[in-house]
Amino acid sequence: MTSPAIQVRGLRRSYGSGATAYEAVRGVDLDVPAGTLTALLGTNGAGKTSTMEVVEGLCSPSAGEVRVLGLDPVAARDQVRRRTGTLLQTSGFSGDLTVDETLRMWAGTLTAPRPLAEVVDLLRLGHRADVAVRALSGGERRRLDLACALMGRPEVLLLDEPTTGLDPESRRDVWALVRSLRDAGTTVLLTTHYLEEAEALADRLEIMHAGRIVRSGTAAEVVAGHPSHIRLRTTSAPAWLDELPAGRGVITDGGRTTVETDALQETLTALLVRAGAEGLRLDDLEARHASLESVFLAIADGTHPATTTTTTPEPEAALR
Ligand SMILES: Nc1ncnc2c1ncn2[C@@H]1O[C@H](COP(=O)(O)OP(=O)(O)OP(=O)(O)O)[C@@H](O)[C@H]1O
Repeated sequence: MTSPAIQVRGLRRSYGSGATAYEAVRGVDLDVPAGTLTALLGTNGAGKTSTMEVVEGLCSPSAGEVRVLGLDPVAARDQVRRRTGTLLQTSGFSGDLTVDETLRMWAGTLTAPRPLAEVVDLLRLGHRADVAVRALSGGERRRLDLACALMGRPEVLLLDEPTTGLDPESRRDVWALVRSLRDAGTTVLLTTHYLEEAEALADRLEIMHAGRIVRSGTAAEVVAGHPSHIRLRTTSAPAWLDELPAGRGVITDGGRTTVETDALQETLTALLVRAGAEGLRLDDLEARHASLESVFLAIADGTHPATTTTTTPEPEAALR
């Protein structure tokens, strides 16, 4: 079996030292197999960028190990950089240069850049070629950043929030582009705040919370086992709600009652029949299957079981 293109073991990263030290990454293990796309999701401040920066080779971990294409991205930075395309959360291109000048300058730093016309076409930047970077819209600037990340035909693409600031049409264009690169064999690790982006693109999701990966797997695996919800407004929740088939529990909060269930249709059917028999009015009835969004929200508000584990997992076997 070939090694994953990206491997992270027991990664820790702290900022500051002494009493004010803050550990932003607290023991992350991550494998991205070659030719697949992994999306790193998480709440604000979860540690996604802090993790990405170590994988990008921009800084060393406080503890743990990272390998990109089998190499240490800090110690072997020159070799790794040649084979990797990186999109930072914010780019540092000069606002005075035009799009064309920026792309030419960037191409000059690469050993085998794609033809400029190809990159301009891929990111639909042709009509802005002579415009200064400072005059670009946020979305156009993001497309320029992406153009540079792709220019060296990288084997590994590291994209920190690639579609932030893009309108829906541009976002879908970028999705199609990233998908085609992955289909052609590029390994992609990206961070995103858009759950639909992660679902649309990723072979595998890694959800971070408070410096740890708390859920991993395909979108279906991440959602599996999470309860569906039936919500209703009642002045007082009847006791029989607790006895509905496949029900997991009833939560009452400020006049809203939520029934958690493992089998939405069965529970909902039984609830409607019983409510009819009891003459109970069901105002604002709402039924929702478990979704990536409901899992994510449960992680964000700390009610997901994975977020209540406070122990730090032992790192898996160290990398060879
Ligand atoms: N240079 C720094 N010095 C001190 N703390 C930092 C520094 N950079 C990040 N942090 C802290 O580390 C934590 C993780 O930040 P990080 O940017 O990695 O999170 P993130 O998951 O990428 O967040 P977001 O989704 O908001 O971009 C945050 O609490 C942040 O305030």
